[in-house]
Amino acid sequence: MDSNASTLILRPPLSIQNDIEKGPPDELTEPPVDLKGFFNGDKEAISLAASQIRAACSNHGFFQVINHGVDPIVIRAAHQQMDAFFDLPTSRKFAVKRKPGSVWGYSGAHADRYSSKLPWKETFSFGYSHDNSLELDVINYFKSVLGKDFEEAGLVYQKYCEAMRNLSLVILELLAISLGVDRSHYRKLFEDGDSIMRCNSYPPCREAGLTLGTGPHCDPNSLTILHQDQVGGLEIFANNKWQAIRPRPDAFVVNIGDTFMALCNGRYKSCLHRAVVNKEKVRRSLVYFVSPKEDKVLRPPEDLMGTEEARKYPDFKWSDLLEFTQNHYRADATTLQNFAYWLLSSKNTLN
Ligand SMILES: C=C1C[C@]23C[C@H]1CC[C@H]2[C@]1(C)CCC[C@@](C)(C(=O)O)[C@H]1[C@@H]3C(=O)O
Ligand SMILES: O=C(O)CCC(=O)C(=O)O
Ligand SMILES: [Fe+2]
Repeated sequence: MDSNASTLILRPPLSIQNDIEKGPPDELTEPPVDLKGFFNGDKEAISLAASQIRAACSNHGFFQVINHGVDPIVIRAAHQQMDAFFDLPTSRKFAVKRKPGSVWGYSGAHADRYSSKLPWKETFSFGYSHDNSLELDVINYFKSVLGKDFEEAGLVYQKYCEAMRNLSLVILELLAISLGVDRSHYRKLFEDGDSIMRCNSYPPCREAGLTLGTGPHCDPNSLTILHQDQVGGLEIFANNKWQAIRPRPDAFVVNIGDTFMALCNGRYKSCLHRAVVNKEKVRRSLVYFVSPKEDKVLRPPEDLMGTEEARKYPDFKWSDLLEFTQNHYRADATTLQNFAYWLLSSKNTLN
């Protein structure tokens, strides 16, 4: 972020200001979900994991996973490449700036998109598709936008995204088990999905209590798998208060997003969360936004819906919700409700 940005004093709404200036909230103390049993087919361990997930997702939509099978060397390399990118001169980062309407590329405080409540962060985002379709090939993207000296970074993130996809399919299977539906249902729905990888960098801020790294929001996508550095700053809204998530290098953070909330007809909550900043240190996070193929019609599975149960959300496609957040609505805590209204009213005007 430009040096003059530190003189940028943001005045968040009073409630947030008092809230943050009071200092860090207490920590969420729920134990992580241990995936070891899943990989060795231990039925008891799987049902324990499913019941932990059911309780957490019915309450606030957040849990952490350990013994996830992701190579720590790949995780470390992804953090190192993220540091290398954000330590580039501003001119190099601006050269790969996000284009209007696209999530991909670099953004500084989203200053190109919004004129108030700017997040105190830089982001770099790109697409990932398992079938390595050319336009979503991570290595080509890095080489084409950042040049040959970032080919190594492209290789690292290709591997990291493959690991995230594998982990997401395990989590989706456990979510199905926890919901009592066919355990392969969500895995099949997502295995050909195209996801978004985002690197977040939150610079230190002299007035850390007057701003936010990312304001309160629910992720519009289906599932978010996040690995944070050891600085701390992620908070989720649970048990009627903001609760800090202590960083664990061996764990991934998992959030239920809006799209999965619709895919389970509201059984599980889309996690309300935010990122606060501090006065001393930059904080960085790797975020993988799991999404289904853009053109799939999304609705809850038949074996989830009670015979008399009303649908809470209309059928929709991820392409429509993504477009809504990029061109019509700044994602926040009530994106899905506003999207449903927008979708239905635009269909009515079309008929
Ligand atoms: C589909 C997306 C939009 C955002 C990136 C992904 C999933 C999370 C969304 C976001 C982070 C929610 C908070 C607001 C936002 C504008 C941001 O701070 O970056 C959102 C992302 C975006 O629209 O770029
Ligand atoms: O960096 C974090 O801890 C949270 C990031 C986040 O919520 C997001 O990018 O959607
Ligand atoms: Fe988020």
